[in-house]
Order: sequence, then C-alpha cells, then structure tokens
Amino acid sequence: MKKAKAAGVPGPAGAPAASGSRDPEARRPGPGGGQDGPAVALTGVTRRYGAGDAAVTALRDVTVALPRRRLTCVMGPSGSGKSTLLQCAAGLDRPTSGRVALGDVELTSRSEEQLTELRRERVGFVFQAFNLVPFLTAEQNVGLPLRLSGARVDQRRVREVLARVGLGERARHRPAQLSGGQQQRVAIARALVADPEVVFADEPTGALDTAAAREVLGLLRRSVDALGHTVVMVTHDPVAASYADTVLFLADGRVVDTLDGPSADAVAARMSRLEEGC
Ligand SMILES: Nc1ncnc2c1ncn2[C@@H]1O[C@H](COP(=O)(O)OP(=O)(O)OP(=O)(O)O)[C@@H](O)[C@H]1O
Repeated sequence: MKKAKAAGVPGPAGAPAASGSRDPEARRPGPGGGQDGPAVALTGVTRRYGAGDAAVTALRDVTVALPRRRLTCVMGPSGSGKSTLLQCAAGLDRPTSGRVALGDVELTSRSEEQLTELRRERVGFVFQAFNLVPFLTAEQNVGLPLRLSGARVDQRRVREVLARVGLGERARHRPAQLSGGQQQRVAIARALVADPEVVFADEPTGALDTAAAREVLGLLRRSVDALGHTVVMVTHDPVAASYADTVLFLADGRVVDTLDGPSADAVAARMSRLEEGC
C-alpha cells in the first residue's frame, strides 16, 4: 500500500505526480499528444454559486494540473466540489475567478459558442446515466459526435471503436436492447470516437453492478494504457479509484491530498479520514 503524499496543491507546471504509466505503450504520443504540458490546468479557480447569505463556494482557489495519458480520479466527501471541478475543467461551467486551460487553449475567455465547439472537438464525456439517444442504434450513437462536428461519419472507425469496447456484434441494437454495462460501453465508444484530448467521466460506474463496473473501468484503463488517452473520472468508489494513476482528494472545495498508484484500501482509508474531517 502506498502512502498518501502530504497535502499540497500541485501546480500546472508539476502535474499531480502520475508516477509513470502502468504500461510502456502509454508513453507513446496519444490523442492530442506530442505536447508535454498537462491536458488540463486549473489555476486559482474559485467557483461560487448564488450571492449574499445563500452563496456557496464550491471550489476555493484550486490550482491543479491533470496530466496527459493518465487516468486521474477525483474523490472527496459529498459536496466537496468534485462535479464542479469536472465541469469547470471541461468548459461546461465557468469559474467565478481563476483560469482553466485545455492544452494550450485558455477556456475562461471564450464565448459560449466557442466553448461548445471546443468541447465537441477536443473533449469526450461519459455520464453515470449513459445519456445515449434512445431512438438511435449503438453505431449511430457512437457516430453522433462526428456528425455534430460536421465531420464525415467514418463507418469503419465507428465499427472499430465499437469492436474495441466488445460490442462489434451489437452495432444495430438500440440502447433499450442493451444491458446497463453495454450501454455504458457504447457511451465510452462515443466519447473516444473523435480521439478527444480528454475524456471526462462523472461516476461512470455509479449505475452498474460490480461485474459491469469492472468491465467499464478496465476499458477506461486500457484506453489510457494502450491508446494514450487522458481520462479524468469522478467517483465515490475506492475500487474504481484504484484503477487510476493518481487520485486527487477534495474537501470543502480544496484539493487536500493526492495519492499515486492507489490501492482501494488506501483510498478508502483516506476517504474515511476526510469524512471525519481530518
Ligand atoms: N448550481 C448550483 N447552485 C448552487 N449550489 C451549487 C450548485 N452546484 C453545486 N452547488 C453546491 O456546491 C457544492 C459542491 O457541489 P458539487 O456538486 O461540486 O459537489 P460533489 O463533491 O460533486 O458532491 P456529490 O458527491 O454529492 O455529487 C455543494 O455545496 C453544492 O450544493
């Protein structure tokens, strides 16, 4: 079991120390690769909701770098700011102050239209509730990001990504004809099809049973190890977090700790201390 590092907020220059990938293949340049800086850098990010007595500060002066070609997990007690961090990092929400950069692109100064386009072109999303379009087949769902960005839908590419998630035989099935785990695998294929710079996954296993969750986590892990993708995942589950290279722990809107090469036991132990307020 590895020890949690002392609290300290990693800055953009020193990405949270992903201690090195578990697979040498992952060191080759991957999607959006070739660049050395972090995939996403938050600098002094504060996010406040509401005003006056009703104001809630969800993130407090967060400075953190999310490294490329790694699986970074975000954990913390309920209300600690995990989803807010993910949404700010993905350009779905705007910080009240501070800066967010996706690769070399500063997000905070962009218009809504520019952010929408950036997300389409450079980011993939996986949600707890799958968010597939119910009347489209698996392959049509996977091709959707390409279609929305105006690119030609390369059917071979769609089939290849579906096969990679083990659903080559289910391309013509609609979501209702698939199990939860299979639907989430379609969602992962959809997130990966356009080779995004970062895949953001918000509780991707929250609605799945243990076996399906393991398959989904294995896929996310392999997308990093074998294909060089970058994944940032929010989870409550220490076992899910053990698939990550690095776990960031949030408490009360701050990054209070990181853990590299985490075991489920070490994550659970750190979480219970955080839930007790230490
Ligand atoms: N749109 C909003 N309006 C007002 N307050 C909000 C909003 N979104 C989040 N918050 C508040 O910000 C804080 C952080 O919320 P966030 O959803 O980021 O936490 P979380 O760690 O993801 O929580 P959980 O684990 O319960 O999903 C909470 O106190 C929450 O109530």
